[in-house]
Amino acid sequence: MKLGVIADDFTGAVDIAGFLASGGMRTLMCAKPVATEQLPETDAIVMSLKIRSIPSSDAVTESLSALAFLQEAGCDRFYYKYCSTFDSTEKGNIGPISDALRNALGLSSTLICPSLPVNGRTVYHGYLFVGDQLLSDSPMRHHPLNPMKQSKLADLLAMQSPATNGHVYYEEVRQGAIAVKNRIEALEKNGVNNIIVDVINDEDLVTIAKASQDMLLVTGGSGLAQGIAAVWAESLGKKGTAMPAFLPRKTKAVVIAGSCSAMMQKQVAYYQEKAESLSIDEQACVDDPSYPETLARWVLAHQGSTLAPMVFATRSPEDLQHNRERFKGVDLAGIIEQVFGKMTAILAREGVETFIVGGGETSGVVASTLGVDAYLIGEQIDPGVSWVQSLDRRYQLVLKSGNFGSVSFLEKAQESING
Ligand SMILES: Nc1ncnc2c1ncn2[C@@H]1O[C@H](COP(=O)(O)OP(=O)(O)O)[C@@H](O)[C@H]1O
Ligand SMILES: O=C(O)[C@@H](O)C(=O)COP(=O)(O)O
Repeated sequence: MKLGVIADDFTGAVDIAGFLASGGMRTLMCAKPVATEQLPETDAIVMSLKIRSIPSSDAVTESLSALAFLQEAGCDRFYYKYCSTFDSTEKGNIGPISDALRNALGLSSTLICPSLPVNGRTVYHGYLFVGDQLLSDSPMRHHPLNPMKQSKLADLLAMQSPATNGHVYYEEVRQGAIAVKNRIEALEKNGVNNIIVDVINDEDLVTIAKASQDMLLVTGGSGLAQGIAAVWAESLGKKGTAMPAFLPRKTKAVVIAGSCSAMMQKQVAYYQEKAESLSIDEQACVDDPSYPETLARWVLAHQGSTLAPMVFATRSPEDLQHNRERFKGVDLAGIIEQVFGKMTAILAREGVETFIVGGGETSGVVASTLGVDAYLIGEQIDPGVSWVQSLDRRYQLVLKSGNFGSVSFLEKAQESING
């Protein structure tokens, strides 16, 4: 098997690539189609797209191009990776992309498996939980781009697409892979398009991975990749040991926090006590074309300490609400992303080669600005976040989902650089 993953954002791509690499699979992450003869030998290729929050017709087109590239690169099994908190709006994009990939591969069914138990995302009776809260009661209800106001996966999918939904409930999952496989086959026979699986712990992931081995397309968060890597290693009689492709080195560096998630707020507060930090000025983002340059100059002037300086836009839900009123009719989120993109371009020109970024969209902007085609996967810092390095070895990045990582993550990420 050679697994081809279509990830709907950069942090999600790093997340799944890290789990595959940790399970011993040689994994490459591509941001663009790369000439296949230039690709090193791999067991998995992860395409990192930025299609989570764009119009669904564009997202579908990009997913299908990614699928074509992965097929050309020799992949023979496919995985559509979206967020473990199912980030999407009523108008898209998880349903339409799943449907389009299924149709392109001539399949009637696929698996829907957002669970990532190691980070507290579980599904029980088709409802998605974050820790001990339903998704819709969790801080995800305040997300600036994809506020999640419902927790039942079938209802979320039904808003997005006409595809039919069915379930494999926990009562079957706990009976093991054969019971799950039988249930999947029964649902397929009944014409169910989306087979939503309950998963509450890592063992369940292996059960689901075993039961779905014959499915050409699966979809989900990165948890299922843990199961797939374990089943892959077992089938080859391997141990499934992580082999980081590189170790990060000391270079000029920056931390960019563009996420407003609950965990990112804690990480920013912790890091502010440890390193130089600068909170962005939203008004300047909107009005001042030279603001990215101002931010970049500040970053360059604060090199030299053990820990990289941090520029952050991270705000509490109350501050975000205040911003919505203050900047009514203005796409502030998009403008802030552009400011970070322009700042990144200046920093790269000035020799900054280490970028530690918090936030999926923000990571997408930084990575696209750097224009790297493909990445090697380094050590996993915390579950779901690994170091990545451009194939030409110039840039090294941490692209962190806002919600992931421990409170001291931003400091911890730099431990392997600082010894
Ligand atoms: N102070 C702010 N006011 C308004 N929007 C903001 C602010 N800070 C960040 N944002 C926007 O919030 C979004 C956060 O999304 P993202 O980077 O994907 O983080 P996450 O990983 O938490 O989803 C980005 O579009 C970012 O520009
Ligand atoms: O599956 C996950 O939770 C992550 O891989 C992910 O996609 C997070 O997205 P952002 O929070 O937007 O970074």
